[in-house]
Amino acid sequence: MRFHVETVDLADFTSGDAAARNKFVQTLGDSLKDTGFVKVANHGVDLGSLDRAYDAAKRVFALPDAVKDQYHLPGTGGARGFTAFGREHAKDNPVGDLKEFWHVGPELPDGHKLKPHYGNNVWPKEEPVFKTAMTTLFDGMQTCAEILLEAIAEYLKLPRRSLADMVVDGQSVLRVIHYPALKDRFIEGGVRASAHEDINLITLLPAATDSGLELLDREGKWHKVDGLEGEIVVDAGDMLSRHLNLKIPATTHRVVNPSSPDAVRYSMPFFCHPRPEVLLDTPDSLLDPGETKKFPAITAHDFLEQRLREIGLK
Ligand SMILES: O=C(O)CCC(=O)C(=O)O
Ligand SMILES: [Fe+2]
Repeated sequence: MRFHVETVDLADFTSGDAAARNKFVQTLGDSLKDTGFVKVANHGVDLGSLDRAYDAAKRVFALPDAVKDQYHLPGTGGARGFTAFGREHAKDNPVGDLKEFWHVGPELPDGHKLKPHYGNNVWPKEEPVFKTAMTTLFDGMQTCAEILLEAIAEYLKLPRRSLADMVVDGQSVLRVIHYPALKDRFIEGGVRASAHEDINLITLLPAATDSGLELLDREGKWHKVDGLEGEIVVDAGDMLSRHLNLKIPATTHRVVNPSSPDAVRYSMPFFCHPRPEVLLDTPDSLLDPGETKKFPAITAHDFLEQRLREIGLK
């Protein structure tokens, strides 16, 4: 079976002629349908802002554990701030992943009705540039994600903004991850990120600082999918798959342990989420004759709560 994650150029969609645009939409949609993944070049996310975010992340994770632990908010599902090494595990693996991470959410204006629901971001006072770097990157990723959702809607012949509108002021999360050197921290039987599917609609993964990302094909074979410098790897999560009656798969992926005990890795997936009240409910126009909905409608909030319990964050 052919298994290939395609690369598309977002400029073809945003400023190309009709032929380039159509080819973009078709290639993006087919790649997502076949593999659950696609790579995006010219995505519009400023690479300087990505570099600054990685620099800030490295400095924050280098802080002593006792300092970082002050930025952990117990009982919030790790939605904001710091989550310690080994805490999160995949749904089907009780051993914690070999990673620590910091979650950044949207910076909503005071008085926004969703602000009390989302809670405030947590920023390390030891590294004030972290806030600027992460909020800038968050905004760039959000813009890119909305454009990609418009393209996916076009592929599926849905109204142009029908998917993108779900994520305006959504509960998206920028996950800043540090995978320490195995020689420094290790849990017997642990892997950097054990096999899982993402919960959200789509995930945008700018190039990580090292290789390791792999995805599973339908025959059970693992493939490397590291994005090249400057590209963003995009994958479909469970919410998108469910909303689309499984027409696009939420493909299982993982981050494997490096062969060198000294190798350190940083990555920054952006999990693009709907607002909590948005209903995941397959549009009737997507159903083929005789096809029925495989899932009852559920709010993004209820779906997320279910999944956070399964991965040990709640
Ligand atoms: O670190 C990576 O490259 C991917 C991490 C990932 O899949 C996740 O956090 O959901
Ligand atoms: Fe993931």
